[in-house]
Formats: sequence, C-alpha cells, structure tokens
Amino acid sequence: MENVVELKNVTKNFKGFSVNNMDLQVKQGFVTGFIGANGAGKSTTIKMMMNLLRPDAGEVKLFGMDYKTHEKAIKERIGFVYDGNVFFEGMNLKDIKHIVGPAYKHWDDTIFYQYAEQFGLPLNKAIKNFSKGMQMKASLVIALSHNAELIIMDEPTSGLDPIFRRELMDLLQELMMDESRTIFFSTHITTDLDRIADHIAFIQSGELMFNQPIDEIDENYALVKGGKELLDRDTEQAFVHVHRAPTGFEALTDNIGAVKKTFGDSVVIERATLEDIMYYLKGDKHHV
Ligand SMILES: Nc1ncnc2c1ncn2[C@@H]1O[C@H](COP(=O)(O)OP(=O)(O)OP(=O)(O)O)[C@@H](O)[C@H]1O
Repeated sequence: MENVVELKNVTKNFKGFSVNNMDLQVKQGFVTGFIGANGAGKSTTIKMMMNLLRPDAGEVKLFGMDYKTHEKAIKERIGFVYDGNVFFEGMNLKDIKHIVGPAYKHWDDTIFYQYAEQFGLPLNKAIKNFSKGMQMKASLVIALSHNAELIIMDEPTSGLDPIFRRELMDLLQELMMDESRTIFFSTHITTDLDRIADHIAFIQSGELMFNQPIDEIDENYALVKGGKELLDRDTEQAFVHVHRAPTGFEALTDNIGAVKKTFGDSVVIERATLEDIMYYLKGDKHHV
C-alpha cells in the first residue's frame, strides 16, 4: 500500500511547544481524520505537509517526492482547504478562477462551475463578503477543480452548520469513489469521523499517539467500569488511564482482550468514543 504522505523523524520547535520526531504516514485511497486537542500541533503538522512551514529536522515526502526538488509537481496534485481567508481582498470566484486555474495542469472549468453552482456560491460577489461557510466552500471548489489526488484540509467543518457539514461529508464520500484519491483532514468534530474516516491519527502535545484504522480502534479501545477493590498494580496494567471515583473506577483500555482475561465478568465494558479516548489520553502518555 502506497503512502501519499510520509513524515520521518520530523521535528519543529517553537518556544514552549515542539513536534518531536514525528513519523506519520497517510495511506493512499483512504480518508484519515487528524484529531487532537487545541494546540496539540495539528495545524503545525499540516503546514509542514504543505511546505508552509519548514521542519527543523526530519523528512517530509509527498507522493514519494520532497519539496526541495519537486514543489510544483507536488502542489499540482494537492487540494488544500483551510480555515482562513486565502483569497485576495475584493476578488470574486471568477477572478480567482482566472488567476488560479492556469497555474494547474489539470484545472477543469466544467468542474469549477458545477461545484460553484452545487454549493450555491455566487461567482461575482467579493469573497471577503462571503460568510465563513461560503468561504470554506469556495476554498473547496478551487481544490476540487484541479482534480487533486490528495485533499488536505485543516478543520474544514469548523464554523459550519450541521446541514452543510453533513453535505460536505457526503461529498467527500462521493469523491472517495475514485479509489486513488486520498483525504487527510483535521477536525474537532469527532462524530463526523464516524461517518467517513477509515483511519484516525491522534496527536497530543506534538506527539503522534496513534495512526490506526478506525475499526482497529473500535476493536481495541473500550471504557471499563468496576469496583475499586479490583484495582492493584498488576490489574491496572490493562489500562491506559484510570479514573477513580468514590463509587468505583472508570478506565480506558487499549487492550480489551487483556481486560477480559484479567477481570472476567466483574467489570462492565463499554464502547469508547473518539472523544472518550482523547479525554482519557490527555496529559497521559504512559500507562498509570
Ligand atoms: N508560528 C508559530 N510561532 C510560535 N508558536 C507557534 C507557531 N505556530 C504554532 N505555534 C504553537 O504551536 C502549538 C501548536 O499549535 P497548532 O496550531 O499546530 O495546534 P492545533 O492542534 O492546530 O490547535 P487548534 O485545534 O487549536 O487549531 C501552539 O502552542 C501554538 O501556540
């Protein structure tokens, strides 16, 4: 299986924050959701993937190529969508098309007009006067109009209403009918990921905690509830994090098999959502 994005030992240091020795692979033909708390390093990682930020050390490759020698060839194949006004003051979608279109070999006017209409975007209105959702849609139209093989999005659904979020997820699913296409996007709305993500990459304090197929996460992670008398140094090894309350404990495991073996029927095992996993792993990189 080919990796369209490959980060090897990537390090980026800011004052008070660093992405440290990150290895991250994004598999071709799948949707990967990139999750993590505020300030975990999602945008920093995405900027390094887009060559908007240079790593202090390590290697960033897209489609097996690096930015030093193949920047244009790489960018040609990526559609980048992010939250922020990427458009020049006062320009409308038609102006943008005239400027951006010729820069791409695979630009397709028909697709451009089709999506602009589907998203209900006026072509002659200044984009700076678009609503936040409309700006996100405009950015998506541009990304889709050059037949990008890899779509990278930094929080594309932030600030969007639930209806459009759902439409966007449906659209992404439709785009994935083309099996060579890959989508990588960061989000705080983990329920969107249940709908479309094949893989989940989870970053915390600049460190990649896991990058796994969502089915595997479902199979391995669970919430476990039981009486405190069951806990001791040995039995706690089955957990990633334990929360003790006066009435008992609630814990997160990444190894349901080990929990069953250790506790049998004396505990209750429930499905852990991505939010549960993020919550319990927060600030806790090691087994307790
Ligand atoms: N150019 C910069 N200079 C200094 N520090 C920076 C810079 N860019 C990001 N940071 C810091 O790096 C850390 C990670 O920020 P980043 O934007 O990557 O997080 P994030 O996971 O995308 O967060 P959010 O979900 O809130 O958007 C933060 O502490 C931020 O202040």
